Amino acid sequence: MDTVSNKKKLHVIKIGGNVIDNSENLYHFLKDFTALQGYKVLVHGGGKVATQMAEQLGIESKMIDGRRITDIETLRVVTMVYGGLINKNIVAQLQRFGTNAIGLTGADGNFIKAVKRPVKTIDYGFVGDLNDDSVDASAISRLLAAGFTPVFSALTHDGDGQLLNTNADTIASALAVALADIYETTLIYCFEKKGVLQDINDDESLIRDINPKRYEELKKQQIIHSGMLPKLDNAFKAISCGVKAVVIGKSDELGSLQQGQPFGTTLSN
Ligand SMILES: Nc1ncnc2c1ncn2[C@@H]1O[C@H](COP(=O)(O)OP(=O)(O)O)[C@@H](O)[C@H]1O
Ligand SMILES: CC(=O)N[C@@H](CCC(=O)OP(=O)(O)O)C(=O)O
Repeated sequence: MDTVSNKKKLHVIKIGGNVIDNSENLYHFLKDFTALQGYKVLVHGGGKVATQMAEQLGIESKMIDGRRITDIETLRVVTMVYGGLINKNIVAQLQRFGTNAIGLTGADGNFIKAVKRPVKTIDYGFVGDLNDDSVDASAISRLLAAGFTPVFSALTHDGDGQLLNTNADTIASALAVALADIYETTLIYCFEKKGVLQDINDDESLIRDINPKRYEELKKQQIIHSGMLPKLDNAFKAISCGVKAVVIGKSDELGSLQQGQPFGTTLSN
């Protein structure tokens, strides 16, 4: 028998760099985000904009397995781009739509503490990894209760004065897991495609549901690759750690969710 949860509903929603880079798509997404009822937390990436900005400053961008090698110069760029340019633009736009957004890095309020990735074969530089104690969920819940909508950028800190660059998908998953103790939490990854596709070039080939067994098959067939792999790894981890549902879908279709219509790819155990 299903037990009825007394917890309040919360959506943790992440938007990626391709949406942020397109002002029209971002506008529609933020409008739909505002229309979504209940408690909300937004997490944004912006890797694409950071790469463009670094190039303009003559700094080469190096990525390994989807993670940015973050030397001190690159850390300065991502701090400006994620913590400043993108975060404050999103907050200002959300205010226009009536969402009382508050823009944050993990250092603000000590909400997300990370550990600098240890050097093994690769030195990622100032990249932060999260652990089970990284997120202060009760502090975030106080912000939500006070009527604010937190907007997190892809920056964390080590508690010792050092900002760290942390993948935004990972931040969204860690926030959802930590907040699932307090809220009935749904994690939504929004990007530029309709969801996980059978054929990456055919937007109509949407796969509606994926469980771990199907995920293994799709990986073997190389139907799922590149940036989608860490996204789904984070997503399945979130489900196994108490998050009620994880959905991956197109940013400009988020409104479907509010209208109770099908949206994107749903992951299940
Ligand atoms: N089967 C698939 N369906 C959809 N996208 C896929 C698939 N396999 C790989 N991808 C890739 O994953 C990317 C999304 O991951 P990522 O670049 O990390 O997104 P984000 O914009 O959220 O940062 C897509 O742009 C696409 O190129
Ligand atoms: C360590 C690391 O790789 N951090 C990411 C953070 C931004 C991000 O995740 O942006 P998207 O969601 O747009 O890809 C980066 O700098 O690219």
